[in-house]
Amino acid sequence: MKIASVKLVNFLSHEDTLVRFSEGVNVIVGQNGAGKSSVVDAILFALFRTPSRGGIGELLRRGTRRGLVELSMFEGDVTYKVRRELTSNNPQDLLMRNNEPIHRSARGVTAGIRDLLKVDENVLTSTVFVRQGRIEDVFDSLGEVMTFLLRLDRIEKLVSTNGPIRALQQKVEADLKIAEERMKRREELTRRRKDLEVQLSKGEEELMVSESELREVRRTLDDYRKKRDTLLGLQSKYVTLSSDVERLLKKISELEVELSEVKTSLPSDEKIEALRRKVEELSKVNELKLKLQNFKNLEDAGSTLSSQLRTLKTQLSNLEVRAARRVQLEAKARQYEELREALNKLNGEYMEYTRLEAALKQLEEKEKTTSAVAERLSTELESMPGEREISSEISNLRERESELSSELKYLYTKRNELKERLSKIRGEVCPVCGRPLDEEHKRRLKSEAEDELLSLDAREVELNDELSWTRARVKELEKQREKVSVLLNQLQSSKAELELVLKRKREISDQMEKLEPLAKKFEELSSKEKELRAIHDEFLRLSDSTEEEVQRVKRQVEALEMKLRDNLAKQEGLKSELQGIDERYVEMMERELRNAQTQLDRLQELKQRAYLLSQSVEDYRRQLEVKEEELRSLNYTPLELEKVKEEVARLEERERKLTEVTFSLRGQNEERRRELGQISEELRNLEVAAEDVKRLRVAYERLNRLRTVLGQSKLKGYLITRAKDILDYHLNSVVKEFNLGFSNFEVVNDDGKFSVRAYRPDRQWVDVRALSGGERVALAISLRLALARMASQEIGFMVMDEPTIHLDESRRSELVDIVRNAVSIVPQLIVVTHDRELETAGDNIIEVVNDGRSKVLERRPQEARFE
Ligand SMILES: Nc1ncnc2c1ncn2[C@@H]1O[C@H](COP(=O)(O)OP(=O)(O)OP(=O)(O)O)[C@@H](O)[C@H]1O
Repeated sequence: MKIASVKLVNFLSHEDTLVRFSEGVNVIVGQNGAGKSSVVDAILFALFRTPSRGGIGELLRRGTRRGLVELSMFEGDVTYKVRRELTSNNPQDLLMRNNEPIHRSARGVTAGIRDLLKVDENVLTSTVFVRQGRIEDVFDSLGEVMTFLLRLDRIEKLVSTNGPIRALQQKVEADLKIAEERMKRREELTRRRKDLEVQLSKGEEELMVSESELREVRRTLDDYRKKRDTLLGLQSKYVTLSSDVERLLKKISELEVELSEVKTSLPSDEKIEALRRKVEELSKVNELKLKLQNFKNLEDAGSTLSSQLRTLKTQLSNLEVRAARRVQLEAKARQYEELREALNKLNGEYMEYTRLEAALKQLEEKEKTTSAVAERLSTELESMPGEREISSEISNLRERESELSSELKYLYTKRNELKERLSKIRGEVCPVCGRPLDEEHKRRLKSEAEDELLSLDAREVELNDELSWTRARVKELEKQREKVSVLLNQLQSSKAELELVLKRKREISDQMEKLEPLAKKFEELSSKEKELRAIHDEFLRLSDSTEEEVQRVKRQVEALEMKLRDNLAKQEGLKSELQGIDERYVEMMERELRNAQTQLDRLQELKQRAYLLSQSVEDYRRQLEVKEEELRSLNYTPLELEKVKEEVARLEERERKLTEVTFSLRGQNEERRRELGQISEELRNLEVAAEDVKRLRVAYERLNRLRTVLGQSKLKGYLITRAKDILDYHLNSVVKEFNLGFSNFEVVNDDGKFSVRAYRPDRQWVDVRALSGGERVALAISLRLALARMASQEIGFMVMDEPTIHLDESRRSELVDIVRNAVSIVPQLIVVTHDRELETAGDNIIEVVNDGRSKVLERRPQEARFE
């Protein structure tokens, strides 16, 4: 496997750098800090996601948030590309073969690289990946690398008491125990199977016998059940018929008893006939009773007619008296009615007259009250000043009020002037001439002004007092004037009203004078009407007592008298018919008739009953015969049914027992068969137990031997010897290329401590520490390549970061040859150096510069063959 290129995006100082490699020696040159080692770091990060400088975060170019590395490799015609993201948070890493993704996760990509190179990161960095200044570390770490390569630590782990061999041995032991147990179980099961087979064949025989008996019993039981069911069907009919027969017999006997009782209590037919005739005879009493009742009714009607006749006669005599009185009153009653008519005619005028009389009375009252009011108002007005007088006083006061207001206004102006004057005096200037004032003058002027101000204040008080009095007086007078005016108005309206009343009075008196004779006439007629009213009222009360009415009542009296006569004649007729017969006799006869009739009815009822009973007896007898015939034809006896039932019960019990036995036998056999099946199954599973025991015993023995062999370090020693031989072989074949002047080299193992010896041609050896620096570097490179070959044939590159560091000048020039020669061992070399001397060994010179960000200046003596 060789490296074709590596791309660094935001990786350390690289923003976006593509570094292409060729076969042979690739030398990466540049100033310190140019970003050379970053390229190597990027390759290691791409392979194993190893952050060379602390964490992954440190690899991200400052100021950026995302970065990645892409490494392209090839093996023959197959290309591989690794893409790793510079993040530890779910990185989207990718490994592709011929541009086809084969792994898509960080872990998957690392595992894929391990498979491709056949080494892990430790082996790679201990062999072909040489970090800065660490080229000779291989001598010190040789033992470690060998142990790692041969996995010797794993052998120790393998044989330890906690190791996998012991664990496996324990497992085999446990399995063996189980296998032996299974053997024992197999023997037990074989014995049990034999027993079960014997039991099963016996059980099958018993079952056969039991089943055949059960079949037979069921057949018989079936027949008996059918028979029983038929008898049960007949039984219900039998029971119904029997009960019918019984019921009929009972009924017949009851009827016969009753019939004989009835017959016993019946007298002879002659006796019954005699009784019937007696009843017939006695029935005549009903006619007598009717006649008696008629007679009584006639008596009652006669007495009612007599009383009605009496009443009517009294009525007639009264009527005749009233009719005579009515004739007497008739003339005066007519006079009264004429008076009423005349009064009615005068009534309108008389009513008007009385109305006017009342109105006049009212007006007289009104005249009295209105004159009293007018008089009171006049007296009141006389005690008050006149309206004109009050008005002139008010106008005088108003004038005074305006004088006082003007004087006050003048007074205020005056006071303001005085105040002004006082302020001028305080300002030391004469208020009159404006010249400055001396003290004396000033005091005088001030006192004058102040005196004047005081008298003004006093006058102001006086004026204000008078002004308020004047205003109050004006208000008072205005009120008085208003009152006088109101009273005057009232007086006027009272006088007007009085005049109106007097006028109306005169008018009414005139009207009354005209109506007065009519009113007098009306009153005169009224008194006459009062005199005749009682007579007229009596005449009205007698209005129905006329001559026609007297005649009508007389006719009624005559008709009643006729009816009464007729009634009395009928009474006479019936009286002679009922001679000697009274109510008591009729009642006695009636009692006798009732008794005889009751007796006759009872006997006839009995006779009828006897007839009906003998009819019923005959009827029931016929029914009885039919039922008895049906019963005989049933051909059924309860005894037979009982016997069949007993047999069914016995057979059912037998069947139950046999079923139980059969069921239990079948169950037992089934259980045996199931157990046998299980045993056979288990035995089949246990068949291999014997072989297992054998195999496990052998395995246990072998593991024992293996632990002993491994425990005695035999294998470890053997492996180391074998590895040492191989390493010696590879080392000598690689180192040959460096022409170091030694005949051969040997890796020495001194109880796990490895060292390298260089043999001179004279077979003398020297320790590696005694060699020159260049020789040591060449040997270190050879040893690294030899180890790499041992570990893997797949690695076709070697990376060296600053191999010349710590070397002096002569050794550095030796390294040029070493590097050149190394190509014959490993086809691709990537060497990072700031040492321009090494450039001479390069097939492909890659110059890295840093002008704020690292980039590659390619100078290609040889074209890169792969991208
Ligand atoms: N996270 C980062 N972002 C950007 N630049 C970085 C970062 N970390 C380191 N550097 C710069 O990267 C450069 C180091 O790169 P590198 O070690 O590859 O240089 P070099 O050429 O190998 O130097 P030398 O020869 O001294 O070893 C330095 O200039 C350093 O300042």
